[in-house]
Amino acid sequence: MSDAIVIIPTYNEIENIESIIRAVFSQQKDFHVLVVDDNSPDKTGEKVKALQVEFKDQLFLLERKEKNGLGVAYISGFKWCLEKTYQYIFEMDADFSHNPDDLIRLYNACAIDGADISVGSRYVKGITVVNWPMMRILLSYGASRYVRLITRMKVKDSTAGFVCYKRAVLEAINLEKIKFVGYAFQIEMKFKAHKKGFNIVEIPVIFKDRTKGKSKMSGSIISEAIFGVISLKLKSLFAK
Ligand SMILES: Nc1nc2c(ncn2[C@@H]2O[C@H](COP(=O)(O)OP(=O)(O)O[C@H]3O[C@H](CO)[C@@H](O)[C@H](O)[C@@H]3O)[C@@H](O)[C@H]2O)c(=O)[nH]1
Repeated sequence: MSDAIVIIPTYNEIENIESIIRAVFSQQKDFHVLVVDDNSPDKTGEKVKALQVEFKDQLFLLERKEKNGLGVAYISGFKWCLEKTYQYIFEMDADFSHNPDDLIRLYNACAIDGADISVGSRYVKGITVVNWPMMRILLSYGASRYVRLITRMKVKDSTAGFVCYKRAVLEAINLEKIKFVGYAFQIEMKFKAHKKGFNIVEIPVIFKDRTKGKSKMSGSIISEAIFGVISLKLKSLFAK
């Protein structure tokens, strides 16, 4: 039994799913993988099922009926992992924008160096993003500055989706009360962990834009993040 599992949320990732799973299983450390698929029309889930024959005790699939957003998919993944004995629970995209070779660096930050959460961060050493359109960089970097200004969190890459959580963090956060369904979910999780006093450490990584498949970014995801951060901050003030 491994102590670490990587949750990979998927919606139409047929072109990436097999290679990303193999890349995780080729690491020196024995990571498990949980794919949370939202009934992808391109049959990503079927591909995972076929791979489960080969990776029987390491690869798991959580099938959801419909696409309800990244946050909702991750929450169901977290709950699944908390029912097992995993101590380190990761978030990672399916599309290789996060390098699976960095998993061990995030793991060591928590398992050896004492972080409660380690974040694969694009903004600790300048802006380490490759091939993203300038508009996406400005949006993402602008969002991270905006979040810091409003929330006073020190985390530089609050929207990052490459994260290792110690089990205790996910147990301490009330997952039923996570409000955001899109990428703002990433901000909400970090903010709630920060408010609870958990130690969040950023590990510099290089984020590469996907070469296969399409991003699921949309206007509603952006507006949820803009207004959501203000509501998070206000709620935390009234909660005092
Ligand atoms: N199950 C499920 N998976 C989803 C959904 N939306 C996106 N995903 C999956 O979540 C991962 C990231 O989605 P992308 O659409 O590739 O994200 P991106 O535009 O590259 O956005 C990146 O930047 C965001 C903002 O900084 C990050 O928040 C995000 O995690 C990611 O790193 C992919 O594996 C994708 O299939 C959904 O509704 N349901």
